[in-house]
Amino acid sequence: MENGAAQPVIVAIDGPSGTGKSSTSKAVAAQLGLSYLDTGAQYRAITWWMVTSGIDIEDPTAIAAVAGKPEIVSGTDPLDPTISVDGTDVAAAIRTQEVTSQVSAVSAVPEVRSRITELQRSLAAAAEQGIVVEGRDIGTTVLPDADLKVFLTASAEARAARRSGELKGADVAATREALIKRDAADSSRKTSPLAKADDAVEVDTTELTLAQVIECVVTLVEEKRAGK
Ligand SMILES: Nc1ncnc2c1ncn2[C@@H]1O[C@H](COP(=O)(O)OP(=O)(O)O)[C@@H](O)[C@H]1O
Ligand SMILES: Nc1ccn([C@H]2C[C@H](O)[C@@H](COP(=O)(O)OP(=O)(O)O)O2)c(=O)n1
Repeated sequence: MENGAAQPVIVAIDGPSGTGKSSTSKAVAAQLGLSYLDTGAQYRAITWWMVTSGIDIEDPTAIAAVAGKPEIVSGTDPLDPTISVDGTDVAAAIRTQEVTSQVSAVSAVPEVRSRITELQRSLAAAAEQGIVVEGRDIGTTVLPDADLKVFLTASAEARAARRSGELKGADVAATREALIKRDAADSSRKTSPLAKADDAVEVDTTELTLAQVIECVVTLVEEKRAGK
């Protein structure tokens, strides 16, 4: 990257559930005038479509056969990110327990991943000022040439406490178990698993406040832009 020039900067933020990817990515993008893409919402959206269309989620062949059918549109304004399926706003519908419990199975199907990855790359290419893209495989697979790659981590306890706080005080132990199960599925799948890119900066957020994580990533982006 040229020194100081405000080139379109591509930032990849990966990590397991509850590490602060979405909150950090939105805030960094908003602060730096970048676009924002929640790739988890895209996988949740196609899962919602599969479930509501009556596709057998236990049957990867059935999922693969219709992976190209739903039209999934993501809005990339960090202050108002949106997600729709065939024109229907699904921002709330994709956050249900039913979708959360099935998204890993749908996300493991190669035809689903290749279709969604294509969407992600075209959105990143279209972001004139640059973009913060958050997910599981952005730095390793989707945008391997990203200017900055960050991999967020946190203890299972911290992540479960944060997630259950979000889920209006859901049982922390049950939340922790569900997170660990989903992390294992996302990390062990054959096609573009959850993994830290070799050139990613790892940030353990367990003992950090959200503000501290945001400040850390903003500094990393600014250092990249300054050519450090
Ligand atoms: N470092 C942190 N300290 C405390 N709470 C956090 C921190 N990072 C995120 N949170 C909170 O935890 C919850 C999950 O954060 P989120 O950004 O959705 O994580 P992810 O996208 O990695 O699943 C949100 O309520 C968020 O405000
Ligand atoms: N780039 C991505 C993003 C999400 N996924 C899958 C795996 C995740 O369990 C689900 C949901 O992701 P999401 O980021 O919404 O989940 P969390 O908010 O981290 O709990 O989607 C993926 O396979 N690849």
